[in-house]
Amino acid sequence: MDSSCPSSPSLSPLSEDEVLTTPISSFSQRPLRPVCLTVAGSDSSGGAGLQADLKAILAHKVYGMSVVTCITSQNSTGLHDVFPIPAPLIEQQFNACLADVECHAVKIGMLSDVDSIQAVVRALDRYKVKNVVMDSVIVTNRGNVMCQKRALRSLIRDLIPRVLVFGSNIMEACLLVKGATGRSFTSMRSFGDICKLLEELWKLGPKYVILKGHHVAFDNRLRIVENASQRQPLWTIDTVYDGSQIYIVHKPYVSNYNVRGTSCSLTASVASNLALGKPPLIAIRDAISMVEIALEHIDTTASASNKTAQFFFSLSQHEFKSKPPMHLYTMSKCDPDILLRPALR
Ligand SMILES: Cc1ncc(COP(=O)(O)O)c(N)n1
Repeated sequence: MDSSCPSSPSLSPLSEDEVLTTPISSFSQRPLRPVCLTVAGSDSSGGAGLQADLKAILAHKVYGMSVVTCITSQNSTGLHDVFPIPAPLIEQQFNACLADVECHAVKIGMLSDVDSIQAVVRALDRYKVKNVVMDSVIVTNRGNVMCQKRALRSLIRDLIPRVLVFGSNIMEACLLVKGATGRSFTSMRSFGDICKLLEELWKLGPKYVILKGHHVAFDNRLRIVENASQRQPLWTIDTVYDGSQIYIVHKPYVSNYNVRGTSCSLTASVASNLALGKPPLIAIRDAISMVEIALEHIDTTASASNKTAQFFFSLSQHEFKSKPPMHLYTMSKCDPDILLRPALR
């Protein structure tokens, strides 16, 4: 038997046709930017979690890195199991990414227990991370509880105050505000009540908060409609607050809202836009617009609810004709029943 090493294949020089117009060496010498890190749970089916985040990040032409915080088994039929990653391994992943590569924004998603939250807090402080965007993954659109009850206190006290942009759905916002202040928002009737919730959420510490309103229907006078029938025009409203001004995006209400991965894609898009150097409000407006385009492209009643992530996947594959971003309207705090002038055209 011939025990000598197999000879290495001979590397013939590239032919004239094969030579790239831009030499690879010139790519590798450029600093890697922009870069965005997602700190999130794994959804192996690719519709939510870090797999959805990385699709959105790539669709913005931003380089994505990831810290896995837990492994979930889920798909379009439901969430089946969750396995948290040990805290030291979460920190080591942070070290592996941030000690090596300059990172321009971090998106935080699912953190299921106190140990993972504390590991993330330590890493954010160690690396003095600035553009932190957080999606409060506490209860998903479909009602799955993703975060242990006793971890809420740690989220409120230690993590949320370190965040620049914080995104939440109305149910999660109520839980957080109740956990922080004891105040419950059980009987919300009007848009004014939503604004109060938004302001309470902002007081938890982020510079910007986004309250996603998919599940709440408003009539033309911005009253909450409990039994939404499609006989009257109904709206859903996403609300943004920066501590002085409330901004809103309104769009027609869709019943049977059954899409997952929208909040993951939204916050990963905000983080990507920040990594690209956009100011926070523009980053938020453009991300909301992008997710709306995704929702327009899909059948929201379909049971295969991975379609937000699928849209961002196709965005990274094809050039889409860009649409103008949606308007963020400013809203007078003293008169929340009247929509005012469009802002940020
Ligand atoms: C691992 C993981 N992270 C986050 C979500 C939230 O998904 P949604 O955007 O539907 O609220 C999820 N379902 N799974």
